[in-house]
Amino acid sequence: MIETRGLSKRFGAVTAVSELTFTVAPGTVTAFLGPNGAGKTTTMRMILGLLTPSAGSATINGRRYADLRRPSSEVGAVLDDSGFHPSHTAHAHLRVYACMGGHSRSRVAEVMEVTGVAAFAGRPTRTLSTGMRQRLHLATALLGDPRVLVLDEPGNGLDPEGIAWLRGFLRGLAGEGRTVLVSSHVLSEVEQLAGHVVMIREGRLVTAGAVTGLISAERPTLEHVYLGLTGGAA
Ligand SMILES: Nc1ncnc2c1ncn2[C@@H]1O[C@H](COP(=O)(O)OP(=O)(O)OP(=O)(O)O)[C@@H](O)[C@H]1O
Repeated sequence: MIETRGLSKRFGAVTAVSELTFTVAPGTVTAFLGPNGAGKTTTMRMILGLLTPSAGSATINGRRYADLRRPSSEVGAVLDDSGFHPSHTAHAHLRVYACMGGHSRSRVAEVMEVTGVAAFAGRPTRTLSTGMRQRLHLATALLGDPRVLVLDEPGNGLDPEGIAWLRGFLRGLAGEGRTVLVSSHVLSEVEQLAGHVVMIREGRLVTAGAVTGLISAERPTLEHVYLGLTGGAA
């Protein structure tokens, strides 16, 4: 479970996130939607303790990130495409992160298998395609077998086959009772992926709820809902 209460972040004169209150429940994928610059990444970074809120709070299973006992076993994150040592192989990268998080070698093998990283485990990370890098980020996030996942546009750079795989994979993780928050701009994808959505615009909550409750005869797709509520393009 992820909860934000009155969460706000100002960068000088810019209010990136303003009094944002929402809950992300386990058992279904929750899509985090909003136009460019709406504050999605800033919110995710506050949930993950990478930015200090100007006001309000964000908690994971009832605790602020800084108060989690074993963070990598409680929450896994894919944020931006960084953090790979260029000459480390994908396997070595996972071994290093497993070591830092206190996770076993057998767990490294498991995450490589389930994410497809096993197919390119011996290649230096500098030679990996964008889609391969996304899979490696996901594998890294899963090392601690966390119950909560925070993923910022994890489908970026994946080909159609990869996107279909990711959809099934994330739904499977949520189906195991995990909490999965995913930001995305691809609304057709989100519709097939998410059971819930949280929509923001200019740092403020626009709506949150089950996809089935938001879609209606008047607004038959998530795109209609989104464009009607945010007044902008995805
Ligand atoms: N470090 C920073 N310093 C100043 N302003 C920032 C900083 N980080 C983000 N912002 C501003 O905060 C606002 C929200 O940005 P954020 O990256 O959270 O949006 P986003 O919804 O993730 O956008 P996108 O969909 O384009 O990734 C933007 O106006 C952005 O310019």
